Amino acid sequence: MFRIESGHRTLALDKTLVMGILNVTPDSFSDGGEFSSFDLACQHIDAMVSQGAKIIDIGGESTRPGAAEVVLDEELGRVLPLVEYIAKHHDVWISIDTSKPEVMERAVKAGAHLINDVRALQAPGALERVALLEVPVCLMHMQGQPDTMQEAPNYRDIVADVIVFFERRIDACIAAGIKRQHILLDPGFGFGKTLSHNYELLNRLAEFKVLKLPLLIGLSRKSMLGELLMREPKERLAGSLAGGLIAAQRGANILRVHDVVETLDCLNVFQASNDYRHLI
Ligand SMILES: Nc1nc2[nH]c(SCCc3ccc(S(N)(=O)=O)cc3)nc2c(=O)[nH]1
Repeated sequence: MFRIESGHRTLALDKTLVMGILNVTPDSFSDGGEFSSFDLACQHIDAMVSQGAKIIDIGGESTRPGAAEVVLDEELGRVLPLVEYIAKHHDVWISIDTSKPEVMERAVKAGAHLINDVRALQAPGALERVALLEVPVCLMHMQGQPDTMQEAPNYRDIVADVIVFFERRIDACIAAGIKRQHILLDPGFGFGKTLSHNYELLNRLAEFKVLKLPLLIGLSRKSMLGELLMREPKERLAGSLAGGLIAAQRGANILRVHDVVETLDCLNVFQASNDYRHLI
């Protein structure tokens, strides 16, 4: 059973937890930027917390395929007000979805507890900055960069290749002074993977247990569901729940999702099938 610490907080990962997504990017791939206004974003945060999300992931840079970079001040302006809002009004973990060391630091100083980096601390200065911040960090695998990652994804054996990537990033983290117990891993569904690669990762997810670190999974509403089911992002709830349940059964400790209450209902049924002896 894993537990992650951040400051005086502890997150017990004895069951799969839900991380609610708040994309504050104008082109958010799934909600079409409807949360571009601060008030709407705050209402969405309130709803996800009341529905049972234990972590809220705040992202100010779109990293969907083809996305362009966003400048530092723009990203800070998008995320800091929301980190402050959650820190002030809610007692949940705040995750900052960024690759920029400056955004990591400012977000942690504003109350964020977890760094979620789709580039696995490969940006200049990121390793050193996170070592100084002493908060947990999720290292996600991406092949290439968002603007080109879907052009020609290729692997010898995708699970073995991603494990090698993780081992190298873990070594780099430890060499920089980051504690191993502050590291979470994520294979990065949709980040430089074909449809087949994504489903092979899901099928073989349990193989990542060899690294003995918590696993964060984000497949909610992604194209691996849309291409298979021929559904638009807002029509991918059933697919997202199916994928999330499979990931939970195969070892996911945290699910990064858009649809919080539905995912929790799904996980609670799964939990009850494990813990039926405690039921009346
Ligand atoms: N740890 C972690 N953080 C994440 N942040 C994001 S943002 C989503 C970017 C995106 C959107 C859509 C597609 S697609 N073409 O597969 O539908 C790919 C990437 N995702 C993840 C994820 O998974 N883990």
